Amino acid sequence: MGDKMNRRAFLGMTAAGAAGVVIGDLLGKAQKVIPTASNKQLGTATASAANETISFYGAHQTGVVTPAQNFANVAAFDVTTQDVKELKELLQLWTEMAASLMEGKPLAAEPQEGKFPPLDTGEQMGLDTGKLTITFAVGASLFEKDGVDRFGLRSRKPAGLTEMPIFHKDSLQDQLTHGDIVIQACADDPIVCFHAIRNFSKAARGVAHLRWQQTGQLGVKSQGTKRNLFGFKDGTANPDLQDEQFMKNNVWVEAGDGASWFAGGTYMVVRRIHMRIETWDQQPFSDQEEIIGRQKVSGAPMDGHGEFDKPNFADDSKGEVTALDSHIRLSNPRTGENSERERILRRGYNFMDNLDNVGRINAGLLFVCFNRNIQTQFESIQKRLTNPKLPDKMLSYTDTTGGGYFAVLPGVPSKGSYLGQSLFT
Ligand SMILES: C=CC1=C(C)c2cc3[nH]c(cc4nc(cc5[nH]c(cc1n2)c(C)c5CCC(=O)O)C(CCC(=O)O)=C4C)c(C)c3C=C
Ligand SMILES: [Fe+2]
Repeated sequence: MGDKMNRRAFLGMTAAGAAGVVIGDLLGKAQKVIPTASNKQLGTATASAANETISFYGAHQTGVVTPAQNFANVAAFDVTTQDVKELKELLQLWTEMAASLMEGKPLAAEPQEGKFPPLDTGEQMGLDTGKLTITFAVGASLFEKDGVDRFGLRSRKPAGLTEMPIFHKDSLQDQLTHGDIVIQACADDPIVCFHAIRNFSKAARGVAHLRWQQTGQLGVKSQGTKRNLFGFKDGTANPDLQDEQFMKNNVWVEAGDGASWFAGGTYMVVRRIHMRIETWDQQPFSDQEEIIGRQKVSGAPMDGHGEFDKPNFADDSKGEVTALDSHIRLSNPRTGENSERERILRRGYNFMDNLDNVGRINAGLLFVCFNRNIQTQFESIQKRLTNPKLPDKMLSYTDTTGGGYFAVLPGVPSKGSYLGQSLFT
C-alpha cells in the first residue's frame, strides 16, 4: 500500500513531465536538498567537471551503438499487474526516472512529506554518472503468456519476437531466463548501474518484480579491444559503431519489417554463458588458439599478423590453418552473400559470480547482441555454432544457463513522450 501510494505520488509529481518538466528539475525545485556534511562536500553528481552524461532522448535508445562502458547490470522483470493502465504508468514513470538518472540528477534528494521511504535510495550521490545508459526492452510474454492476451497487446507483438528457444547443449535455468521486461544499465561505475536497477525495481513494486539480474564488467583501463575470460580479444570483428549504414541495414528495425510501432527499435539477444574456466586453463596454448581460430596475444587471425587482418578461409578449404570448427570460422564463414546480412552487433560483458555449489568458478560471458532480425542473424549464426554434426569447438567449454530474446523499444524522441508509447496507441 505504501509503495503504491509512493509511486502514485511520484507519478502525480511528474504529471508535469507531460508538459515538459523532467523529474530532476521538478524534484530539485519541489524538494529541498538537506545540506548534510556529505552532500555539501561532494555536491550532486552533476557538479563534477569529469561527469560525462549521455542524453536519454532520441530516435533510438542508448546502450546499443553507445561504446561499451566498463560495467553493466542487466535485469529482467515479470509484470505482476493485470491492469494495462498500471503497466503504462510504470513505463511513464521509468521514462522520467531514466532521463533524470542519465542526466546525473537524483530522483529526489529528500524524504517525502509523511511516512514514505525516500524516492531515491541515494548510493550514487557524489559519483560520476559514468556515461550511464539505460535500455528498455520487452519479451514475448508481455504480449501473450500461457495463451492469454494479458494486456490486449497480442496483435502488436513483432513477428520475430519469440521466446528464446533451447539450443543444442543449452542448460537454461528458469530463474535466469526470459522475462516480460528487461532493463540494461551500463556505466563506468558499477554502483551507478546497480543504483539504476535498484530504483527501477523499487518504483515498480506491486506492478512488476525482478525475475533475474546479471552484472558484467570489462577491463577498466585496457588498451584496445577488451578481452574475455578465455584471455582472447573479444569484439575485433564487430562492426564500426560509427557505421550508420551498417546500423540501418543490420540493427535498427524499420516500419516495413512488420509491426510499425516497433520502428526504431532492435532485437536484443541475451545469453548468460558460463565458461568452464578450470577445464579451459588446462588446454595447451596452441589448442586454445585453434578453438577460437585467432592468435591469443595479438588477436590476429591464424593466417594474419595484425588484429584487424582479414582471414582468408577461401584458400584454406580443409581448415589446415583455421579449423573448420573453430569459433570464428563457424561464426562467420565469410562465404556467400549471407555473411554480411547475418552480421550482428555484439556488446557483451564478462561476469564473475564467485563459486558454484560444487566449488567451480562461476564466471563467463554475458553475451548481448543487437540485430534487426533474430531469425536470419543471431539464430542463423547460433544454429551453425550448435550444429551437432560440426559444433563449435568452444561449445565443450561453455554452458548457457540463461538469457532471452527481447525487443528494445523505439527511442523516446523528447520530453513528454514515454517508453513504449507507440505500442499503446
Ligand atoms: C551466436 C553468436 C555468438 C555467441 C553465442 C558467441 C559466444 C562467445 N564468443 C566468444 C569469444 C569470441 N567470439 C569471437 C568472434 C565472434 N563471435 C560471434 C558470435 C558469437 N559468439 C561472432 C559473429 C564473431 C565474429 C566472427 C567474425 O566475423 O570473425 C571472438 C574473436 C574476436 C572477435 O571478432 O570478437 C572471440 C574471442 C566467447 C568466449 C563466447 C561464449 C562464451
Ligand atoms: Fe563469439
